[in-house]
Amino acid sequence: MSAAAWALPTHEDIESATALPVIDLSELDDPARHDAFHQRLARIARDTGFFYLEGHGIDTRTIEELERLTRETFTLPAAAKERIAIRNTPHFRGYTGVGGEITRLRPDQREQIDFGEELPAVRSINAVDAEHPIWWALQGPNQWPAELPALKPAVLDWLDQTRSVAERLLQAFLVALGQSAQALDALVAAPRNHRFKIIRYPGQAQGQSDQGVGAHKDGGLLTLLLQDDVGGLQVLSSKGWIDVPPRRNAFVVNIGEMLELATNGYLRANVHRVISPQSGVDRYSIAYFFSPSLHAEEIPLLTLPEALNEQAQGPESDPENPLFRHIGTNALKGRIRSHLDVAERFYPEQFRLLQEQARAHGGPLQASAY
Ligand SMILES: O=C(O)CCC(=O)C(=O)O
Ligand SMILES: [Fe+2]
Repeated sequence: MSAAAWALPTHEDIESATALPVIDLSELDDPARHDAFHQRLARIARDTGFFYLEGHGIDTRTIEELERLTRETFTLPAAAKERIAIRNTPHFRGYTGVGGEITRLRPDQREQIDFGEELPAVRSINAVDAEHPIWWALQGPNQWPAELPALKPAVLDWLDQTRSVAERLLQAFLVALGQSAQALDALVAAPRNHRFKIIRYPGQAQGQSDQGVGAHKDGGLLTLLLQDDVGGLQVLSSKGWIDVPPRRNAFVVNIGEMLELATNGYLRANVHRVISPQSGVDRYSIAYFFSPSLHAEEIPLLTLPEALNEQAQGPESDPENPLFRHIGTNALKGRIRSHLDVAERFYPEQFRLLQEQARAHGGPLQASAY
C-alpha cells in the first residue's frame, strides 16, 4: 500500500463525501494556518453558508451530559412540562408541545423548551414607557423544570461556552470579509440576547405529517446546532434539498438573517428544515442562536471591500414576513409569529396587526420557526 493511502482524509475529501464542508476552529490558533483558514471560511460562507464546525474546544463530556439531560427533560410527565409552558410569561421562554408551533401554515411535529440569557425582566408587559418599548419584554428569566435541577447549571454553562465559540467564529467571519475582528462587538455586547433551545422530534405517526420543522431561515446572526445520530436535517442548495448528516461532536453552523442584513446580502441566511424520523425513533437536537443585543437598536451595514460589495445583492425580504433592521422590532416579530398563543395573551396589539397583514395577503397567519 502506498503511503498516500494511509493519509488522513483532507477536508475536501470529507466535503465530497458529505457535500458539506468541515471547518476546524482550532486552526485559528495556528499562525501558519490562520490566513488559509480565513480564506476558506470566506469561500464557504459565500458558497454554502452551512458547514460543520470542529475544533471548537467544548469537551465531549459536556456535550454528552447536555444531550443526556435533554433526553431526560422530555421524559418528564406532561404536567411538569406544562408547568413551564411558554405561554406563562411574555419572554418566550419555556415549553411548547408537539404541534404548538406553526411553520409555513403547518404545525411542526416537535416539542421544545426555549431558553435565553438568564436576565431579569426589564419592564412590566403592561407598562410600556419611552425608555422601554414593548420589545424589551423579550428579556426576562427562564423557566426551569423543578423536577430536574441539573438542567439549569448545564444550560447556563452551555450558553457561556457556546457564546465564546460563536464570538470567535463571528470575528473570523468579519476578518474573512475584510473587516476588523471587533467590528460587531457592540452588536453582541451585554446585556445579551442569545437564545437556545432543546428539541425532541417524535417518530412520524402513521399517516401523519413528516414536518419536524418546516422550511425556514434562522433570525439571528449565526446558529450553532448539535444533532444526535438520527438525521433528518436538510438545507436548501442550488441543487435542491441536501441532507446534513450527523457528525459526532461537530456543530452544524448556519448563517442567520441578521448577518445577511449586516452584509447587505453578500452572505445569505440558509433555508433549512427537518424531516421527522421514522416511526418509533425520536430525534434530539440542541440549537444555539447567537443573536444581536436588543440595546444595539439597529443592525449596522458593514462596508465591504469593493470586490465583495459588487456581489452583494441586498438582503432578501419576504413581503409576507418582512425583515426589519431594528433589532427589537424584528426579534419580537419573529417570536410572535412562532408562538401565537404567547402573542395573543401578551401582545394583543401586535397579534391583531399580524392577523390584519395575513388577511391583506389573502391567507391565514404565517408563522416562522425561529
Ligand atoms: O433540529 C434541527 O436540526 C434544526 C432546528 C432548527 O432549524 C431550528 O430550530 O431553527
Ligand atoms: Fe433553524
